[in-house]
Amino acid sequence: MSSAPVCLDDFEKLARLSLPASVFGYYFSGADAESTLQRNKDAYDSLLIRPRILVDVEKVTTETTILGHKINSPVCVAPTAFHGMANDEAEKATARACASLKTCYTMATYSNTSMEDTYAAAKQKSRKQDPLHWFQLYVEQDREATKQLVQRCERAGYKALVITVDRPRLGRRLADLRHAFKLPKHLSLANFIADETRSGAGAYAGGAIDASLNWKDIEWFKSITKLPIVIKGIFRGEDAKLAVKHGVDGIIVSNHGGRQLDGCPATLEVLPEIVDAVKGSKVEVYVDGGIRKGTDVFKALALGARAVFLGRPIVYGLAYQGEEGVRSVLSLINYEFRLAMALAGCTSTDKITPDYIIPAEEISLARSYAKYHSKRIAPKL
Ligand SMILES: Cc1cc2nc3c(=O)[nH]c(=O)nc-3n(C[C@H](O)[C@H](O)[C@H](O)COP(=O)(O)O)c2cc1C
Ligand SMILES: CC(C)CC(=O)C(=O)O
Repeated sequence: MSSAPVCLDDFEKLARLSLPASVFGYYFSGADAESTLQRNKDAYDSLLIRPRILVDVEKVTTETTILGHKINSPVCVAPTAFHGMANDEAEKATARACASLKTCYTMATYSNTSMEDTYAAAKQKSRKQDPLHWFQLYVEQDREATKQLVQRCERAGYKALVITVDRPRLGRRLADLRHAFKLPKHLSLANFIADETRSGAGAYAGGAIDASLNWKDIEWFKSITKLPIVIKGIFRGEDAKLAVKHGVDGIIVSNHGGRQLDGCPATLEVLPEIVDAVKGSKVEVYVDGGIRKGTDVFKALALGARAVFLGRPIVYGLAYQGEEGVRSVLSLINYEFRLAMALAGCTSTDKITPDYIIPAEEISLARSYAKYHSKRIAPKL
């Protein structure tokens, strides 16, 4: 590819060309046959937008809030591990890009720059204003170590704790098995003091992660931190109701980008069920997985998501041009989203309602034709 990227998929193509096969394989792959990875993306194409016309769209704003914090766009950054494999500045570069565009950056537990250094880098970028950082937590068997991590991120200025619940064990990513993937030696897990389980290979295999994590632990987290709690990986209405009952503040509807349980629905397909289950509560619902276009963002918001999170496109942008590359990815999808809003006749995110979309199967040519045809030739009785 010789020209500059003009859509998010272009960043993926560039990353495939520039990164070592094992690194690209780690970033790109999903679990097993990667059917859920593909389904996440395809789901967006099976939903169509019904635009309103002759709406004054001279001024369109993409601004919104999440957990009370203002962001310039509902497109936020999902936690992804090991940014150091894409760029030497690693998570610091990603966080700076988010700070400069005033959106939310979610730091992964297994990052290559520490939560304190990353926050400081972003703060400097945003001219000393507090950047909006959330911290993604993998809960470890050693609860004392987990508690210390939570307290550190609270002290460092992080505004929410995102507890990932869809990874009691690691999904089988075939590319990683083929490449015997592990974190390159020169990189460390900067939120920890190195030991066996938290070496690059150990963290990836999940040596320290606690598979016994359950709802009782959510109560424990609420007792050790004042930070709002967001659960990442909720997939069914019943579990969303339990989340409300346990007093969580937000839910990220996620299947880990198709990297864990292959063969489950796309996140967009289950989003309405979750939105419905939390109706009447203050819990905010977000979604990730397969979002690659401005129209995808529009569709997710129309189905009730307050914001969306991007995973892979961010690391591809980082591999392309570091901080600038992440900014390019976010700016491009924000531009597309604003354009989609204008073309659909929506001037602000709260105006994007379910009424704007329709499943493609409900509007097939066969159905439209049958409707029209039956009216035209139906005999008058
Ligand atoms: C390379 C990579 C690393 C990831 N690391 C983490 C992680 O450390 N913690 C976590 O909760 N989710 C992790 N995820 C999942 C993302 O947070 C997110 O759910 C997913 O990437 C969204 O799908 P998308 O990549 O299609 O945008 C990772 C995803 C990828 C692709
Ligand atoms: C270090 C990994 C376990 C991070 C992760 O969640 C992933 O690769 O999907």
